[in-house]
Amino acid sequence: MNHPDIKEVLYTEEEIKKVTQELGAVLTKEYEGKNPLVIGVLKGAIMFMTDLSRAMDCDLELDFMDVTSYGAAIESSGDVKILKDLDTSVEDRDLLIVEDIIDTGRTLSYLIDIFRYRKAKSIKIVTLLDKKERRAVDLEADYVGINVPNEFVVGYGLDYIEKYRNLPYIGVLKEEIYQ
Ligand SMILES: O=P(O)(O)OC[C@H]1O[C@H](OP(=O)(O)OP(=O)(O)O)[C@H](O)[C@@H]1O
Ligand code: HPA
Ligand SMILES: [Mg+2]
Repeated sequence: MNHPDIKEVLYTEEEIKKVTQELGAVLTKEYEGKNPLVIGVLKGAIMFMTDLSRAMDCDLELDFMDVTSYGAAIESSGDVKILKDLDTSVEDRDLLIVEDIIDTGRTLSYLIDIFRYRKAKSIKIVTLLDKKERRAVDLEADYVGINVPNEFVVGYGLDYIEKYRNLPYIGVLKEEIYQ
C-alpha cells in the first residue's frame, strides 16, 4: 500500500535499484585504483549513498557533510548553511559527491566552491535525480540516474518537513499536504 499522502509513484523500488546498479558499474570503472572520498550530502542522500557505495566494487572511503538551504519550505532559500563538516581532509583527493536530487543547483555549487578552495584533486557529482527545469545556477552533474519532472517529490531519502524519507519508492506529494 502506498502512503496516503502520495498522489503518484514516479519510480518504484525496483527502478531505483536498477538505476543505482548501473551507476555503480560505471563508477567502479571510473574510480578503480583511485580510492575516492565518496561524500554523502545529508540527509537526503543517505539511502542512495548506502546503496550506490555497495554497488561500487572498488576501494573507497565514505564521509558526510550536512548542509541545508530549504528549512521547512519547498523552495530553496539560496542561503546554504553547513550543519556538519567532513571529518576527512579533501586536499589532493578524488571526490565523488553523492546527492539525492539537484534542483536549483545552489547546494552543490556552494559545496564545489568549498572543495576547490580546499584543493581537492578532482570533484565529480553523482545524483539520483536531476530536476533540470529548476536550475538557478550553472551546475551540471557528471552522472545522473533519472531526470525528473518539475514536481516536488519525496521518498528514498527525500523529505517534506522531515517526513517521507523512509518510503522505499519516489513519489509526488498530494498538493493539499503542502498548500
Ligand atoms: O539544488 P538545490 O536547490 O540546492 O536542492 C537540492 C538539495 O536540497 C535537498 O536538501 P535539503 O537542503 O532540503 O536538506 P536534506 O538533504 O536534509 O533534506 C536535497 O537533498 C539536495 O541536497
Ligand atoms: O523535489 C524535492 N523534494 C524534496 N526535497 C527537495 N529538495 C529539492 N527539491 C526537492
Ligand atoms: Mg540534501
